[in-house]
Amino acid sequence: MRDGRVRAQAASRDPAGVPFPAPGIPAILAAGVRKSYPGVEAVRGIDLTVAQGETFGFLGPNGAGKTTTIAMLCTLAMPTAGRIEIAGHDTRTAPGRVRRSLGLVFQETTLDGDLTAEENLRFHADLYALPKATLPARVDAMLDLVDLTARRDSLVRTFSGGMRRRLEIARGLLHRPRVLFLDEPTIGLDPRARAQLWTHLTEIREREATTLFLTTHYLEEAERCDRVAIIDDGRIVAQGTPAALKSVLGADRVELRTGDDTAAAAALRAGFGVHAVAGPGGVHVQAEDGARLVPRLCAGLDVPVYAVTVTRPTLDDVFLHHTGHRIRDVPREPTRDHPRPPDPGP
Ligand SMILES: Nc1ncnc2c1ncn2[C@@H]1O[C@H](COP(=O)(O)OP(=O)(O)OP(=O)(O)O)[C@@H](O)[C@H]1O
Repeated sequence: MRDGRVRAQAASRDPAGVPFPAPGIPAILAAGVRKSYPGVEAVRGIDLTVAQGETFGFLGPNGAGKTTTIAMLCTLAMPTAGRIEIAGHDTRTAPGRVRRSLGLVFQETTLDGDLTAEENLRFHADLYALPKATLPARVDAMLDLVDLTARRDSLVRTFSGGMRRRLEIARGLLHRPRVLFLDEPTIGLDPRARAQLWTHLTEIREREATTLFLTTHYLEEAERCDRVAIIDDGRIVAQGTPAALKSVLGADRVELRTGDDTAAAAALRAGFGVHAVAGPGGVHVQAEDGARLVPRLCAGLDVPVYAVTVTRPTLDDVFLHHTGHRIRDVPREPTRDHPRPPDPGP
């Protein structure tokens, strides 16, 4: 579903343009959205409201249902059940307007390596029938936005991974979409290229006022979003600002390695009334003031304690709290490395 043919299919044939949604209309609305494939319930009833101008992160492990959700939001897959509106347009009844309202950046590149950066943008402009008079200025602005002006005449096959991803973003924004969907935008990039891409995304928020909806399994990227939905096994298990999501866990995370983690977790729950879970890395406890609690916890346990660490909560802790496992504990989906069968429809 990520090849050039589908991209072309995603391009709207409605050249008249779509007016900006009125203030208060959500950029993205999803209600009770489900998607089943034969033998797999990929998305099991998702409700989302993303406001105009927000940067919204969809955080989950491999195989959680992120790409399937994005595909439905972008009209590339039909939900089995539920309703989706993008910038006020229903994906079932007004798919052309929806496509006109959004831009897409896929995990795998869909750029043409034998065209220059500028030619790739112009090709996209043709697909969207953008007005010729204003196109040169728009192309200049987009190349400038992603810092590729100096390489506009270079063939894309000579670009690094980071440069390609930046050009994909410029192309996704060319037709002034109200929502830019980015599926794992930094996957495969080195830390420097990832940091650079985020600088550009921050600038896009300011200069283009575009709503950004991105999937990620990188916790530090989810931290940069205004709000985050955490998805696991096709369900949203929590959503809110990163700070609000973490605040429900208390201020600190205490990790203990003990002689019997399961018994220790049970004893801590019973004896201290704390949220204690035994996992592969030891016993995890959420506590308001971890440093003060540690001596009491250790004194209250009958099993030997070998190591204790106290850290501030992360979104991974939020994930653990809601799912019982960490994002990195989930094995990578084998299907990710192989092309999927085409979407069989609802
Ligand atoms: N076209 C399809 N046919 C059959 N099963 C599918 C199809 N697309 C997705 N799935 C299954 O649906 C589930 C969710 O997959 P999805 O790609 O949405 O997860 P994801 O969170 O995006 O994972 P990743 O981070 O690896 O991209 C997986 O079990 C996957 O194998």
